[in-house]
Amino acid sequence: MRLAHATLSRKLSSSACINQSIKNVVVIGGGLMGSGIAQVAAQSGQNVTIVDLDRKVVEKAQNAINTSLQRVAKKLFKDDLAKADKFLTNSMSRLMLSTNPEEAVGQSDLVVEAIVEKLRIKQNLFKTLDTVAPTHTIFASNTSSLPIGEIAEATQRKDRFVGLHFFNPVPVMKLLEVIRIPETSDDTYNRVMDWGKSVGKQTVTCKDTPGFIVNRLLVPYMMESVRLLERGDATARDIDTAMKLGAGYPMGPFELLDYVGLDTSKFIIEGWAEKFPENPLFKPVPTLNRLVEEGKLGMKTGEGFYKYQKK
Ligand SMILES: CCCCCCCCCCCCC[C@H](O)CC(=O)SCCNC(=O)CCNC(=O)[C@H](O)C(C)(C)COP(=O)(O)OP(=O)(O)OC[C@H]1O[C@@H](n2cnc3c(N)ncnc32)[C@H](O)[C@@H]1OP(=O)(O)O
Ligand SMILES: NC(=O)c1ccc[n+]([C@@H]2O[C@H](COP(=O)([O-])OP(=O)(O)OC[C@H]3O[C@@H](n4cnc5c(N)ncnc54)[C@H](O)[C@@H]3O)[C@@H](O)[C@H]2O)c1
Repeated sequence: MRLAHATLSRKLSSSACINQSIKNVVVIGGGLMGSGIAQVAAQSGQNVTIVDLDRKVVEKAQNAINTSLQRVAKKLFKDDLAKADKFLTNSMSRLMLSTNPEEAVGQSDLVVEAIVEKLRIKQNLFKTLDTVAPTHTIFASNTSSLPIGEIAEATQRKDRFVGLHFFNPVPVMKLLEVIRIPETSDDTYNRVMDWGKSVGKQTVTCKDTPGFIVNRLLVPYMMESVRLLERGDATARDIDTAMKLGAGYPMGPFELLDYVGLDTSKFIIEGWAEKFPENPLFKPVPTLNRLVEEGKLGMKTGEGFYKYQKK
């Protein structure tokens, strides 16, 4: 056990040294994903500014990061409370909060966008940031489903644009998909690959193809799950139990949908339905639409397919 912790801490400190070219990171969007991305960068020794629309949201993100860092610190420094405390304090001290994206990107080396899954909104954000961010700054989107090339269209820096697709919960999930568009320069690609390692992730590379790797395979599975439910063939609970115990998944599809957020899931499906109207996979999902209309967005609102205790 002691050895495992020593190895983990060594990995963390050596990974923090890999990437010297990216020291100042700005994460736009302080929701589920933005807070996780900001956390892994801060705990890896980088200066991070987290930006959202209002002060309450960034403060909520800061609290979520603090709670999550405590879990990480406990695991890394189980036998050494002083080191755990230092890790927490140092990581939190690297985190800044902002509600002004244009000001925040002024000193950035990397901007990672993790805002709502809507093409126009992402394009508008990047269009504005492109005029104020330093020339060397790399722009990245954490989109689950939108074409990186179409988001990058809003900027004059396609050579410094990539997709960086993290997985939820970011502090736990080991994978980072790096999406290259044809214009992405080798230098940009190499720097973000190094950066991904510096924040402790295993990187895989994918072209700018719908769903990249994971969601190309995951979304049809999720869609089939909801069709099974809507046909009345099985309950959500039994489908979840079946996939956990029969396929070894850590969460069933409905637990995962609640975890991801039903609003985000709806945006993903609507975006693809618009782009691929002939594909029956993306036909409207009445159950999903009803839950979102009722404000039941999953764990984050306390109810989705299941009910949760509010934190
Ligand atoms: C109606 C619908 C129509 C269909 C629509 C389809 C829509 C599209 C859907 C696709 C969406 C794609 C979204 C995105 O683009 C891609 C994704 O991110 S997909 C999601 C990927 N994630 C998963 O699959 C998560 C699977 N779940 C798990 O791995 C685990 O359940 C869990 C979340 C890690 C929790 O594990 P548990 O064992 O249940 O809980 P514990 O609390 O004991 O945690 C275990 C372990 O992890 C540590 N930990 C957990 N959370 C955090 C955290 N936030 N920060 C830090 N650490 C954390 C915890 O401390 C434990 O550590 P240990 O004690 O074991 O050392
Ligand atoms: N939820 C997941 O499991 C998951 C996994 C991987 C990728 N993603 C992607 O990450 C992105 C964010 O998803 P999320 O789940 O964190 O969403 P979320 O709803 O939890 O958070 C989005 C945040 O963005 C903020 N925001 C919206 N517009 C903004 C703007 N113009 N400027 C600044 N902040 C703004 C919102 O206030 C909100 O706090 C989406 O593109 C999503 O597809 C989500």
